[in-house]
Amino acid sequence: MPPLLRIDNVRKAFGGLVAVNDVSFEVAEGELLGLIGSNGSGKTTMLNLISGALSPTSGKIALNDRPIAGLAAHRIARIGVARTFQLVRVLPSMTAVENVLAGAVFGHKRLWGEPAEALARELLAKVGLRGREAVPVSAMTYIDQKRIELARALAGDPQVLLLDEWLAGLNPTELTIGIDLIREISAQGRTVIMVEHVMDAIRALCGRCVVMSSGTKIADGPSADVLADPEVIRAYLGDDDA
Ligand SMILES: Nc1ncnc2c1ncn2[C@@H]1O[C@H](COP(=O)(O)OP(=O)(O)OP(=O)(O)O)[C@@H](O)[C@H]1O
Repeated sequence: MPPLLRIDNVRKAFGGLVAVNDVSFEVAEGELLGLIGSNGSGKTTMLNLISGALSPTSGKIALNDRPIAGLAAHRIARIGVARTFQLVRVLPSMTAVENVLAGAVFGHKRLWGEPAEALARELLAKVGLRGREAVPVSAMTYIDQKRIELARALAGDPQVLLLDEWLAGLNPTELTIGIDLIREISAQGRTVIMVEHVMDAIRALCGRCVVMSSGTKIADGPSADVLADPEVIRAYLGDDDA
């Protein structure tokens, strides 16, 4: 079966800084892939290239064999990529349910009216916000805003879901719930790429991970192997600590 998402020799330079350096990898339908690497290694830039927030300097990105690199973000969202952001981006003056509805309206599967509202409520319940539908997002905690972002991303029924450190900042109890939630989303067949620094979550969730270091892919394989790879350990901890 051809991969759902194909990243082919993708490069992104910001002036003289090569944030993503000719990176290639593929993601199969239904896979839950971890994208890891130390701070500044290019992970968020990679997600920005897939979601269309940035255009690659060179290289190809294809979703279901359809080239998407360089298309506008709203078109890529419509084709089927949804994401959450490292620093949450919600519409603060709107309610929880209105935020999630925005995902349904602008996502891969357009939904309006009653079906969209029903889906939004169902997704809010799924992320732990049952009964909070009418609360303005500005009155919610940061963690609850993260939950809303996830519900909004799911509302478009994306072919690929990109999570940018969605588990960051959760306390241990919330982390367990968050890991279970991602596991459930994946078990339902959703294809997910998660950028994450919480290694316990990567171990628990991701069969495979891709590791970036200074813009370059340095490892790609089963998470247990990759996380035991001395080069990966060195890239994370620095030579002095490895
Ligand atoms: N818009 C931009 N303009 C210039 N440089 C940028 C831009 N976005 C990212 N960079 C640089 O590209 C490099 C990769 O950044 P990126 O945010 O992708 O790393 P990251 O792996 O996601 O890091 P973190 O784990 O800290 O989020 C960094 O050196 C960063 O400063």
